[in-house]
This record gives sequence, structure tokens and C-alpha cells, in this order.
Amino acid sequence: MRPSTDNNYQGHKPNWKIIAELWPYLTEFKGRVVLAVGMLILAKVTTVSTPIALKYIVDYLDQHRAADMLLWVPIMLVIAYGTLRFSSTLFSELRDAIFARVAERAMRRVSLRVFRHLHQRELAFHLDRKTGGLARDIERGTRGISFLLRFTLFNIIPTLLEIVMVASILLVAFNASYVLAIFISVLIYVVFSIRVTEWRTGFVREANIRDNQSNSKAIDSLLNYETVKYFNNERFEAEQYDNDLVLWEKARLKNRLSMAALNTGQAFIIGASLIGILIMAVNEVASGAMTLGDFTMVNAYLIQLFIPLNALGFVYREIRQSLVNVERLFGLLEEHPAIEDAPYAQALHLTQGEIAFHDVHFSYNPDRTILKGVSFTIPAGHKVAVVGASGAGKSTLARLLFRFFDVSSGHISIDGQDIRQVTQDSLRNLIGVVPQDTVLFNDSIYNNLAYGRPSASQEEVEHAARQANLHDFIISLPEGYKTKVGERGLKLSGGEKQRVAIARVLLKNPPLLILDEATSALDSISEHIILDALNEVSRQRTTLVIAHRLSTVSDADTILVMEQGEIIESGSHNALLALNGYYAKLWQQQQHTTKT
Ligand SMILES: Nc1ncnc2c1ncn2[C@@H]1O[C@H](COP(=O)(O)OP(=O)(O)OP(=O)(O)O)[C@@H](O)[C@H]1O
Repeated sequence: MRPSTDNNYQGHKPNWKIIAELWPYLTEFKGRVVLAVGMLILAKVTTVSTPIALKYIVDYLDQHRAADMLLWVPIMLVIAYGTLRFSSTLFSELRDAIFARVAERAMRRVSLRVFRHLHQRELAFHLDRKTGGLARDIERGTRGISFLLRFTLFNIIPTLLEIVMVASILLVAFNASYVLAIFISVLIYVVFSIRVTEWRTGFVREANIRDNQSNSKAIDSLLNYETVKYFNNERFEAEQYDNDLVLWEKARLKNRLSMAALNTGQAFIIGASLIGILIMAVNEVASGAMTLGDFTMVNAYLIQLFIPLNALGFVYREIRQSLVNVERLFGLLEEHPAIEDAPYAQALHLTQGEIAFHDVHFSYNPDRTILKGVSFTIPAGHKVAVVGASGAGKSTLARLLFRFFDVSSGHISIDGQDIRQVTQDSLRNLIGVVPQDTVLFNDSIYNNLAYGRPSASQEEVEHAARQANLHDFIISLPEGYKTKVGERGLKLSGGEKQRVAIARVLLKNPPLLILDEATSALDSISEHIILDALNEVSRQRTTLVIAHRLSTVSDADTILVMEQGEIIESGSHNALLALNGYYAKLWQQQQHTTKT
């Protein structure tokens, strides 16, 4: 399988840069972010106060005998303890609820931006991409953003805050040895987690790449379902897929085993620290330096501290993984479209509608020239046809005019304006294309037709369908205009799809037309009817027609004959016949074939 450009993104940016790139997505809800941070602080203050309440309860019960005990004191303390516990959860939940909208909106904005960006990418990118892998990258990237936002703010920062608060309390209440012991255990834990997670990141990356590869393979294979069946290649396809799955399985296995090693190591550090610090506390209680309440408080702090720390390991892992995924997603956004509007591009100003190619050279790849100095003009309202052998570069002319690619040298102009100097939007708005292969959306026929002009009324849509000789066919279907056309329109015949394409362009009603083999999939009766419709449409428009069947373009004002990227003959049908060259030979051949 050829690796796609999207699967090859390998940039490794510093983490802070990736996180900084998220900031603009948060600015919409600055107030909410501030409020969420406020709730976060409140949640941590209450969490850290809870063990203090517990200490006072234990000390009171320990130091007072039944005779001198005022029962309401420990009861009030217990109520305070319970309320603090509840408040800590309440503030955490409030923080989540307040921030939820920020995170969800950020995800929405990023998804939309990526979607828009992908539509801005040039045709070459889309011809190269692998849809399955790209979809996974986007999904993982947007999920990564949500994770980064929520967990940096709700786990890393609060845990650090809690460590600082607990350390300060222990420093004030006892001595520096506890703070030092906690500091050392936390440090060992964090260094261990980070080191092991760094080591694991390679496995995570590899698992993602393998995941994309196998997914792309599966989707490509399913999209080519018919071809697979024509060649009885189900087993071959399964083997190919399994080759990818084997690599995926290995990568995932490495991923899981290394995760088990990380979890075990973390649990060991927590256990050892707990033992060490509690032995210190036991000694102090025994020597009378600490009360029973103090012991309970230290124990509560340790357990309380290690709970988020335990999650910190998981969060760090996930954050690393999210950073990889977000980096990839942002990497996609950073790749600039090869075809972009010029800095001061203006809208194309159509006066007459004259199209001109001036000494156009073009190659898709540097090592193979497709067009070798093509020049011609289509005067406003005229129809110029291009004929010639397959692969001569006819459709390439249409792609260049639509600016799917830019010329290598020379230029193309419309009413004297170089199409590279006008906005792509204004250019494409003025051109209607009936392509060689029509691919439809997996939607109803009606919606596919209306796509030509989404604001069109039902009457207009039906009128266009009538003009394209499609209406009678549609109403003969059990579900009429609501019939679903299937994936890429595969439930319609080639000719029906072509008629949908024609009707769409009729609805768009553009002043310039490109008909690329627009009637090639039609039988000769339908072809005649549609040619009449197309002739009617192209009468007032500047039209570029690409055709194989010469009979369909014999009425064109000028016919260009192309061979290997050059125009070798041009003139009207009669002039070209009189020339008795390539065109005349082709015409005779086709007439002969039609008769026999
Ligand atoms: N995206 C692409 N990348 C590389 N080469 C391409 C690309 N698209 C087309 N080509 C090549 O450019 C040449 C011209 O293609 P083009 O589609 O313009 O031919 P055509 O004259 O319209 O042929 P046909 O009559 O068969 O449609 C072909 O040899 C084709 O293989």
C-alpha cells in the first residue's frame, strides 16, 4: 500500500506549543474558564480541610472521657467533616459542569476548522489521501483536545495545588521531615511515570499508525467491493488486511504490556512511601510527639494525595497520547493548500465571458509533461470542443480552467483576468461542470439534484430534471424523488448519474460551462434528447466541450484536436474534414463503426 501524505505526518513540536495552540479555542468563554478555576480552588481547599476535621474528631474523642465529654462538640465536628467532604465533590462537579461547554465548543470549533481546511485542500491532496486513516486522525485529534483541556485544568493543576497545600499544612503542624518524605516519594513517582511514559510513547505512535493503515485498507477494500467480487479476491483482500492487522496486534500488545509494567511500578512506589511515612508517624505517636488525631490526619493526607497522583500517571500517559494526536491534527491544519488565493485576489469580474489559454504548459509530476504549450481562445458565448486520443490531456484543460491545479507556465484568462489572480470562489461560482464520472452523495435523488442550487424550489428542481430527461424515470421509482441513491450513487446507472449531473448544472445556471464527456454514458436516444437540452443551455454561454464521439460536437464553433499534450488541428467540423488530416480520419472511423 502506498503511504498517504496524511499518514506520514511526523512533526514533533514542543508540548507547550501544542497546548498554547489550544488557547484561541477557549477565548470565547473567558468568564466560564475563570469561574471553573474558582471552583477548582474551592474544591481543593475543602478537600485539604477534610483531614483536619477528622484530626479534631479523633483528638477530641481520644482526649475526653465520657464524664467530661460535651457530645455536641464531636457531633458538630462530624457534621463539618461530612459537609467538607460533600462540598469538595460539589465544587468539583460544578467546575466540570461550568467547563463542559468550553470543552465541547472547542471540539466543535476545531472539527469545523479541520473540515473547512480539508475542503480547501487541492485536488492532488484528496487524490493522495486515505479516507479511513484521515477520519481516525480527526477523531483521535478532537478527542485529544477535549482530554487535554479537561485534564490539564482538572487534574495536573489541582494535584499540584493539593501537594503544595498539604506540604504547607504538614510543615506548620509537624516538621520538615514529613514534607521532605512526601516530596521525595512524589518526585520518585513523577520521574518514574514520566520516564516510563516517554518510553511507551513510541509504542502508542506505532499503534496509531498501524491502526490507520489497517483501517484505510479495510475501507479501501470495502469501497471496491464490486472489483473484489469480479476477481474473486476475497481471500487475497483478507490476507492483505490481516498483514496489516498482524502489525497492529504486535503494536497494541507492546502498548498493553508496557502499560502493565508502568502500573505495577507506580503501585510499588505508592506502597513503599505509605509504609515509610506511616512508620515515621508511628514512632512519633509512640514518643508522644504526635496525637492519635495527627496520625489519622497524616494517613488521610497520604491516601488522599496518592489518589490523584495515581491518576496523574494515567493522566500523564493520556496527555502524552493526546498531545501526539492533537499534534497530528494541527499538523493537518498547518499543511497549506497548494492552490491558494493570491494575497490581493479580487472577485472575477465577468464582462463577456471569453476564455483564453496562453501557451499553457503543465505536468502533474515533474518527470512527465502533459500539456506542451496549448493556446486557444473561446470567444464569449461560443462553443469549443476538444477531441483526441485518450490521455492526450483533454480533461486536464478542464481541471486547469477550474483551478484544481495551476499551470506550470503560461496562463489562463477569463475576460483578460488571469485566473490565478482572482478568488477561487468567484471563479468556481461562474463555471458549471458536468464531469466524466459523476459521484453522488448517499442521499435522496432530490437532494442530489438540489445540490446544484440548494435554494432552488421544488418546481425548479423538477424542471431541471425534466430538461435532463430524468423526471419520468424518477417518478417511475416507488419512492420517486425520495429514492436513496446509495453509496457514491451506485444504485443508479452510469447514464442516470450523468443526467443528475446535467440537471444539477442546469440548476446552478452558470455563465461558463465545461462538459467533460457529458453524454458518454447515455444511449443514443437519450443522448439526442440531452444534447438538445445541453445545446439550448450552452447557446448563450461560453462552453468547453470534451468529447470522444465526434458526432456530438460537430456543431461546435471550433474543434481542437489534441495529441500528446498539443493541439495538432483546429477549425470547424467542415474545415477539419476538408483538411483531411487526423480529425477527418477519426471521423471516418467513427462513421464506419456507427454503421457496422
Ligand atoms: N492526478 C494526476 N496525477 C498524475 N497524472 C495524471 C493525473 N490525472 C491525469 N493524469 C495523466 O495525465 C494524462 C492526461 O490525462 P487527461 O485526463 O487530461 O486525458 P484525456 O485526454 O482527458 O483522456 P480521456 O479521453 O481518456 O479522458 C493521462 O496520461 C493521465 O494518466
